[in-house]
Amino acid sequence: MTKRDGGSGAGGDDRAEQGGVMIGAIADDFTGATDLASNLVRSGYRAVVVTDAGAVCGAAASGADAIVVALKSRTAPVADAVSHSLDALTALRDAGSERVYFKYCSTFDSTPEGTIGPVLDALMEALDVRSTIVVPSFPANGRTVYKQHLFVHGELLEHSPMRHHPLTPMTRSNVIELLQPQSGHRVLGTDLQQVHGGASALAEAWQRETDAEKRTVFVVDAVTDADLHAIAAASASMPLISGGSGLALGLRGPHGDSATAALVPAADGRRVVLAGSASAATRGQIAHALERSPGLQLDIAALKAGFNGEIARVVDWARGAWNADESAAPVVYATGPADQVDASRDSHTDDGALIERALAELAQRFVEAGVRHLLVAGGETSGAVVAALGVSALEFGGEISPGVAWVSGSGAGGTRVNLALKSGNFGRTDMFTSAWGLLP
Ligand SMILES: Nc1ncnc2c1ncn2[C@@H]1O[C@H](COP(=O)(O)OP(=O)(O)O)[C@@H](O)[C@H]1O
Ligand SMILES: O=C(O)[C@@H](O)C(=O)COP(=O)(O)O
Repeated sequence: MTKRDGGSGAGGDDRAEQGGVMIGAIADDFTGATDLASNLVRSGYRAVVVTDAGAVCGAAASGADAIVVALKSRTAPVADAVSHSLDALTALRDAGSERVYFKYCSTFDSTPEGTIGPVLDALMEALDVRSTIVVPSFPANGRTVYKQHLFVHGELLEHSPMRHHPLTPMTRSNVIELLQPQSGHRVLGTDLQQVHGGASALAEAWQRETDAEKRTVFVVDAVTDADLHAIAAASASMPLISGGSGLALGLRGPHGDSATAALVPAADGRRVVLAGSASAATRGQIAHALERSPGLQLDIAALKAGFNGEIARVVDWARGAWNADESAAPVVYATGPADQVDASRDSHTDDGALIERALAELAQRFVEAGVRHLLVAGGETSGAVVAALGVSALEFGGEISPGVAWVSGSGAGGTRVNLALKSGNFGRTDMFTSAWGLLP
């Protein structure tokens, strides 16, 4: 591992100088992976997302200096999340990664059992580091942390729509309270005042508070991008960092601000939106799109009664929409704009898995029908769709909005598809109709 100095002090350019150091990242879901890649590209890295550890070497050989392994581990059993993360770590280190970035959700999405703590613990132990940081903040998308409390657009996380997430309802806002029960290590807070003291003072404070006996995790306040820059600079000597994607904005990659990844060619073909997310932003985007584009809601009862019949109904409907207008982007969605999702319902996990399977099957059927551009809403949903399409490496193709980008890859049989994997709560209201204009 390359060790570097703690960075510059307050007032200067507080971004961490990382030239020549390859970043290896492990993301706990697929939208999170493209979100992170987008911010790494902004910071001057050639970032590539791979969907299995076996593809890491190929990405390194292609000249990437930031490789993000996308896992579907956020809601997985803890043992699976840990072992898949450790496999990714091994592949990233073998490919020459010198720093490791563990990416989880900017709203700290976690099941009650929780995978963030166990994965972080395992990574700390595997890398034998005494301390690391936890930085969920992503101010461009309204996520800030103050006195270790997570806010979403100024509202405590527990009062935000994340309270009703079907798989990871977030009913607490204090990140220490969320993380400590999941971690065997000591979890401490770093207040905004310390962050404002500048990168060198911050690095020294962490050094002082790091216990020789017990590994320490610092949950760090940040409310602006400048705070993220200071935190990234102060943590420049840490082999392991963790957070949402915002922290990546403080890093400085080898290609400077102007570095853009090679743009992927747009393929000709049909378009579709597959929305498995039940999040508030997605439901707003569906409502907006339904006024302009054809839309159809998956019938969950019909899926349960006869999976193939419901799939055939949706495929026929979409073919009809394209026959009427070849350039249409029909929207297939699981949860409607006015549907109330009750996260406490026992059957939710089963329904969620069924919906994911249906949207993944539809993605395959749509690609067979000539679709080449897919906008997928939802992290778990994106994981299921990308796995079904057999895409193992995703090249960056340009940002749509903070944390959402077009990416491109070849699926089973070599068919190239463009994908926008949209996190549930990201993106402007008009995204389902406007994103097509930004295709590379
Ligand atoms: N009406 C619903 N009932 C039960 N589960 C649902 C419903 N709508 C969506 N889901 C499931 O909720 C989960 C949403 O997670 P995800 O795709 O990660 O979206 P987000 O990005 O908003 O978190 C998926 O497993 C999806 O299948
Ligand atoms: O950090 C974030 O908020 C996103 O990158 C992310 O992880 C979102 O997850 P989903 O809402 O499940 O898509």
